[in-house]
Amino acid sequence: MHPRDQTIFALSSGRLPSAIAIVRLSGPHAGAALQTLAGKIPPARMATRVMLREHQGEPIDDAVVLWFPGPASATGEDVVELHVHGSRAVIATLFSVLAVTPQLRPAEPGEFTRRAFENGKIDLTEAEGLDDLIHADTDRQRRQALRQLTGLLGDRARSWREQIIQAAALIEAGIDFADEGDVPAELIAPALSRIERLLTDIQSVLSAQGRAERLRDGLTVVIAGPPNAGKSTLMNQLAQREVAIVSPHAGTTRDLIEVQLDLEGYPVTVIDTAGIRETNDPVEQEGVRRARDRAAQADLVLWLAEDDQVAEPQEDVPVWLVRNKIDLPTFEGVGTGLAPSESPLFEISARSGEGLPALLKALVGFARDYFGSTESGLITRERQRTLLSETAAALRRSIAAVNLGEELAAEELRIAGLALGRLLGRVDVEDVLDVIFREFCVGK
Ligand SMILES: Nc1nc2c(ncn2[C@@H]2O[C@H](COP(=O)(O)OP(=O)(O)OP(=O)(O)O)[C@@H](O)[C@H]2O)c(=O)[nH]1
Ligand SMILES: [K+]
Ligand SMILES: [Mg+2]
Repeated sequence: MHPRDQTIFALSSGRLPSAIAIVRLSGPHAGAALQTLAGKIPPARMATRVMLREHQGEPIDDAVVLWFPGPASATGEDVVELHVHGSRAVIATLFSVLAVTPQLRPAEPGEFTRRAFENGKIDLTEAEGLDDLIHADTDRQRRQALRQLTGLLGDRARSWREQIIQAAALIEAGIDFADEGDVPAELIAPALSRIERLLTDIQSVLSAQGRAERLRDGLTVVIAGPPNAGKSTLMNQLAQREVAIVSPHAGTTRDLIEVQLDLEGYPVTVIDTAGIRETNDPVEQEGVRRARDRAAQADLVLWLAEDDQVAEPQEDVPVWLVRNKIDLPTFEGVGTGLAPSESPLFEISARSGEGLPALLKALVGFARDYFGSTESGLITRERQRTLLSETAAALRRSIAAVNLGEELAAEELRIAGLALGRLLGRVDVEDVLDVIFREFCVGK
């Protein structure tokens, strides 16, 4: 039996227990399963209250159910939604009944979305947008994912593909037309200008892409510095909870500790590290190694120091010197002048919070520069970027080939069209599909 002939079910809402849980079914036997559970098929797309029952008639739960006959459903198949009380016992009973219902089986991760894609309900860029939307932590990420989900990239790619086909048609018409001698310039010129316009368009989308991809992945800020500088104290302040152990004992933090922050909509990962110093303790040595390693990969290092300590320079990573413990009477202050003149300098008390607003404001500014204006960013994934780059390269080759031979130019256009087809998931992408849909959660 083809996997699509099976009817799948999964919990599509969040962690139990919860007030309400939604179990979704999709496939040719969804209706029969609903009939068995509810004793009837309610009117399509109308929330209907029913008592769900086991096969022997024992009640399972007082539920609200929805019946979406295909193809006008999210997956394009017959879909049932069961809104039940979100207790583990209700779900366990319901699942045990569904599991023994013929032709039904639990869904694989992403299988609902995969079916929607395979039934032509969404293209691949929209599926990726859906995945991003589910995993969006901040408002900006949500807006970006939504743009992708509503098919902005897909729409552009479809229109590019049409223009490529038109240009190819012009060139091919020329080839047929002029079987002896050259293709008339009247046919080549409009095709060429079409391709050039297209290339400019794709290149501008490509150059705006880095930012959108970054927004998806977030910005990494590493707090580093000597032991006892107050790194973990600052970490807890930024996280606004006690994520890291603070103690007067130098060498407290050994592992990397991460928190995700939403800085005015920008996703920022802050990482607390072990204090950097020479030590004979092998565990602490490993901590110091990890700290240095992580700092080298960061987008920004906050070098926390006491008083006149200087920052360890980083290759390719900006470092801000942050002098902590300004509340101590022994604090000397700015006068020591040991910060490298070009790098920003902050003075804070991680304990009292003094100076933190200025540091936070600077971090938001850094994030804003880093992410840039992402409103124009259409590309959010490596896969999309690679395929668009391939399209652009083929277009460039086809422009270059026009004078060498029209067949060559037409062949390059075909390659460009194929790359766009892959972007939309309409061409030989089985292997890609497995990778993409595996990342989804069960029930999606
Ligand atoms: N007075 C004062 N004490 C602070 C401040 N920040 C941290 N401390 C104290 O300094 C000590 C070390 O703080 P931690 O946050 O553990 O320092 P750390 O840099 O994480 O230390 P390691 O993990 O051991 O490298 C603790 O006793 C803190 O209470 C501050 O702004 N003012
Ligand atoms: K400490
Ligand atoms: Mg610490």
